[in-house]
Amino acid sequence: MAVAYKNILNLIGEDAEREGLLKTPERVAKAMQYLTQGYSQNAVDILNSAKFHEDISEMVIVKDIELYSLCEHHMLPFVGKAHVAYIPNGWITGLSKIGRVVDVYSKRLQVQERLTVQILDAIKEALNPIGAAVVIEARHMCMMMRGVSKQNSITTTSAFSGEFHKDRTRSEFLRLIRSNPLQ
Ligand SMILES: Nc1nc2c(ncn2[C@@H]2O[C@H](COP(=O)(O)OP(=O)(O)OP(=O)(O)O)[C@@H](O)[C@H]2O)c(=O)[nH]1
Ligand SMILES: [Zn+2]
Repeated sequence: MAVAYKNILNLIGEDAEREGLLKTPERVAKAMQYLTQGYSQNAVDILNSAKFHEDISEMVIVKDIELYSLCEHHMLPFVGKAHVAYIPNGWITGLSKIGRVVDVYSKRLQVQERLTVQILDAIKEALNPIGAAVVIEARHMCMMMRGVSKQNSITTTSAFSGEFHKDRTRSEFLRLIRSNPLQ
């Protein structure tokens, strides 16, 4: 990858041999490897690694999970928050694992819609919940730094399963992700 980035430096008109850029191809390669490490990680395994039996069937929400991903069209970042909920059906997972699952799928080339559904599907597969819900709100650098140049637009995507198809459950989830309980 570093060789390819050295070529790219030359192709954009830079001098890849100048002092400040000597280590850049390797740095960028490392950064890109980190930003795409999700390809070698398995979200369902992560959820299963801290899965506990509990007879609880009330909604669990982990909200405001920060998210950094790369859009697959321009390989530019999109940045925002994920809100994830599920209603257990005999099994709960470690709370941190929800954030890890968001990272597994964020650290790939993505479209926001697919990212949203992949998070939902992993939770469905690992926990077989009564319902699950994912909302992602993000700003896309490809719409800000270039192209249409819209600085303030926010894209919201959602995916719901099971009980969250019911108005009442979905409304409760949406109300709770809008609230600021610790303020
Ligand atoms: N649906 C979806 N579209 C995305 C996402 N990220 C970027 N895009 C869009 O992907 C589209 C690619 O469109 P193209 O017309 O092939 O590319 P382009 O000529 O660079 O388009 P512009 O961005 O409009 O200049 C653009 O409309 C982007 O805004 C995403 O997560 N979901
Ligand atoms: Zn893009």
